[in-house]
Amino acid sequence: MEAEKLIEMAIEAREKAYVPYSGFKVGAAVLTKEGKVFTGCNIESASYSPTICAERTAIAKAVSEGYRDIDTIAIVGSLEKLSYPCGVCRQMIREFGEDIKIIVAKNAEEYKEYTIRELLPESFGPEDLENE
Ligand SMILES: O=c1ccn([C@H]2C[C@H](O)[C@@H](CO)O2)c(=O)[nH]1
Ligand SMILES: [Zn+2]
Repeated sequence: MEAEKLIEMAIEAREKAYVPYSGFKVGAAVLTKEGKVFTGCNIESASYSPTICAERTAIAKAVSEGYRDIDTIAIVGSLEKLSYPCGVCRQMIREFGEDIKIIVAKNAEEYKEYTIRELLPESFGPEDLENE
């Protein structure tokens, strides 16, 4: 699937964001290696800390449906400037592989592509928990 299509799906998910406190909508679209797409939006809470980011909503949907082989995740926050994934989301993405591609987009034409390895270098991951 092309980056443009995945970004459009993230923009569509962004419209579903539940953001009564920040007003900051974010949408994400996870593409699995099988070619399936799971989208997500951010969901806030009156007690603030339960808030979940769009990226983790999309990952939770994919993993809970049995799809852990993540190829790419497209993220759209601000439409004016690129919005990068927060540290918590970077760690959660990294859980499923260091080569996962991250598309950070303002729209389907203006985006940058990274790997999670670039956005979270020298990371801690599942392999580090193996007993010596
Ligand atoms: O990677 C991020 C960073 C922030 N947010 C959301 C959380 C909160 O609802 C709003 C403002 O931080 O943006 C995301 O969805 N993804
Ligand atoms: Zn986040």
